[in-house]
Amino acid sequence: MGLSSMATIFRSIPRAFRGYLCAPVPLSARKFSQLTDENRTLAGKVAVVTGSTRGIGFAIARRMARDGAHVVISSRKQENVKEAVDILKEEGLSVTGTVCHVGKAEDRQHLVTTALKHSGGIDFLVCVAGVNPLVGSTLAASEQIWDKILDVNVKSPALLLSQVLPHMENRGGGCVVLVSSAVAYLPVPRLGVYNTSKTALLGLCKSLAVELAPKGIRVNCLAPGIIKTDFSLREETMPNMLPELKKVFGVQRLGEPEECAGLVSFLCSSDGSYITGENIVVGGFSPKL
Ligand SMILES: NC(=O)C1=CN([C@@H]2O[C@H](COP(=O)(O)OP(=O)(O)OC[C@H]3O[C@@H](n4cnc5c(N)ncnc54)[C@H](OP(=O)(O)O)[C@@H]3O)[C@@H](O)[C@H]2O)C=CC1
Ligand SMILES: O=C1Nc2ccccc2C1=O
Repeated sequence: MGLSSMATIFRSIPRAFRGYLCAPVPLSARKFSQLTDENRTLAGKVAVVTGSTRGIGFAIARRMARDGAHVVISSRKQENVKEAVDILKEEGLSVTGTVCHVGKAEDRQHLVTTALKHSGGIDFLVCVAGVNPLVGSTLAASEQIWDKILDVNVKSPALLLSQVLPHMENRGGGCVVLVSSAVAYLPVPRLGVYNTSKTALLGLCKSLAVELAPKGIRVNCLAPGIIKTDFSLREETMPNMLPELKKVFGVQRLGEPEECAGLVSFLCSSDGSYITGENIVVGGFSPKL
């Protein structure tokens, strides 16, 4: 029996009884049944997630796909894109992927074109990609360092959104989530340029929320504390702050990428439909008022 006829039979069974089918049904059919559940919170929607081949971005992409969205995965390296897409497809999730270095205009355009080609529209944009090439004095930072951090962390989400905007308008609205950091509120010593870029994102979130509200597009921003990823475990991108955060704020542990993902899915869902311009800390403790 083909997958489509199995799906038709599955849909003809009352929803309350479908759970009983799980054990005896072959894996391929169970995967297909996951894909056809139109009741999931993001069903029928298309999400573009930058910096989504590992860490926080990957967890967000996986969660949005599990919640029913088609997700377009992206990052700088083709091998990372392939690996992430393969993992998520193996889980039965609806994803495609393409290379996109968010600091490159042609890559941003290609990301939008790919999303439209595979999915016919864009409802959500989640801007996760961010860099920190400097742990050191703010005033000793070179112009090149300033340009790189501000280009990737601050300018690229706005420039990418400008390319996505007409397509969200075509869908009658949309939702954007930026990824800042708790350092936006509580600057970490020797991360001055990065701190500054993340504080700028809070302002970008507010400005875009006001500008895009008349178009039915909401813009919110996630500000993670220390989350267990390659980025936070490398001393050259992020000095270990946990002992200090423990002492001062009672933060007991590092966060998991999955602890950021549900919030993004919530913000994009209809449950978040009256929330825009909000900056939300996910950090074990929030230093903001
Ligand atoms: N981890 C933490 O504790 C915190 C992280 N954040 C922020 O969360 C975001 C994600 O961090 P995290 O998950 O920890 O990082 P990771 O290093 O785990 O993952 C980074 C992801 O972004 C991709 N990437 C890196 N640079 C670019 C680029 N220029 N264009 C497109 N993709 C890129 C990487 O893939 P590839 O190498 O293939 O490009 C990878 O998929 C960042 O914005 C960071 O500032 C904020 C607060 C705390
Ligand atoms: O790079 C970072 N260092 C941090 C330390 C504490 C909380 C967030 C962060 C970052 O985003």
